[in-house]
Amino acid sequence: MTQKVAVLGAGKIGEALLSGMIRGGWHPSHLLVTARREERAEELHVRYGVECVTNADAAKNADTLILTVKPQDMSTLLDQLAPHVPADRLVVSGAAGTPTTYIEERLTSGTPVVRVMTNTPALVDQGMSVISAGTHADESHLARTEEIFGGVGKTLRVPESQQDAATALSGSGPAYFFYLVEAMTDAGILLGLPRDKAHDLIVQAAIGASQMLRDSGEHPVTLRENVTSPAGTTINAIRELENHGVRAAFLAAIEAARDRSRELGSADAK
Ligand SMILES: NC(=O)C1=CN([C@@H]2O[C@H](COP(=O)(O)OP(=O)(O)OC[C@H]3O[C@@H](n4cnc5c(N)ncnc54)[C@H](O)[C@@H]3O)[C@@H](O)[C@H]2O)C=CC1
Ligand SMILES: O=C(O)[C@@H]1CCC=N1
Repeated sequence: MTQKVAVLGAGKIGEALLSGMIRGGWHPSHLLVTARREERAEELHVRYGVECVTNADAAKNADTLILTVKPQDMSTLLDQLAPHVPADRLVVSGAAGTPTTYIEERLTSGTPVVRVMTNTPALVDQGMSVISAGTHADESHLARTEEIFGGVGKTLRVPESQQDAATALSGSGPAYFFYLVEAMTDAGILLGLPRDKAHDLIVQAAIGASQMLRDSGEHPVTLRENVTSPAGTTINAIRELENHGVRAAFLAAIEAARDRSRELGSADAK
C-alpha cells in the first residue's frame, strides 16, 4: 500500500516540498495539506489537486506528517495534533531550531520524530536537506524521510547536535548567495552598467562558478587562484575584500545564524 504524506502548514517550504513531490511522481491522492487560511487551502488545491484537511484529519489519515510551520507556531500546531497522532505515525519537523525532544514530549510516547533542515533550492530540485533522527526514529524512518526529501535535491544525515550549524550554513545559505548577487549587481551599476546586464553577468558567473565547485574536483582556493593573475585585476578586488573584513563578516554572520537557531530551540525565546 502506498504511503500517504501530509504537509502541515504549507507555506513557502511546505509548497516547495509539495510541488517537488508531485514533479517527482507522487500522485496528489497520496498527499494531504493543511493551511491556516481558507484561501491558501483553496490555492493549493487548485494548483496541485491535493486535498486540504484539518490538522486533526491529517494526523488520522496520513502515515507521515511533515510539519512546515514556523518554530513560533510549532507549540500551537502540536497542541492541535497531539490527541490525534497514533504512535505509529512518522513525524518530520522542518522547523529551524526546534529539537526533536520538544516535539516528542508533546506527542504520544514513542512517536518517531525526524528533524530536517531543507532549503529553498528545493523549488528547482537542488535543495539540500539535512536529516537527524529523534529518540524513537530508526533506519526505516530515516530512509522514508530521505525518499521524500531526496526528490527535491540532496540529503545528508548528521547528528542532531549539528543541526543548528547546518541551519546557519545550508538552510539560510541561499540567502547569502542572493545577497552577494545583489551587492555585486550594485557594483555593476556603480561602474555604469545597466542593471539588467549587470544582473545577467553576475548570475552567469554564479552558475559557472557553482558548476565548477560541484564538478571540477578542485578546492575553492585553487579555483580562485586560477582567476587571480599576478598584478592583474582580481587581486586588487581580493585585497579590498580582505581590507573590509568580508571573511570575518561571514564567520560572524553564520555564527549569529547558528546562535539564533539555538535560541529558537528554547521555547521561552520563541
Ligand atoms: N524559508 C526558508 O528558506 C526555510 C524555512 N525553513 C523552516 O520551514 C518552516 C516554514 O518556513 P516558511 O515556509 O518560510 O514559512 P511560511 O510562513 O511561508 O509557512 C508556514 C505556514 O504555516 C502555516 N501555519 C502556521 N500555523 C499553522 C497551523 N496551526 N495549522 C496549519 N497551518 C499553519 C502558516 O499560515 C504559513 O502558511 C520554518 O519552521 C522555517 O524554520 C527551513 C529551511 C529553509
Ligand atoms: O530564516 C529562517 O529562520 C529560516 C530557517 C532557515 C532559512 N530560513
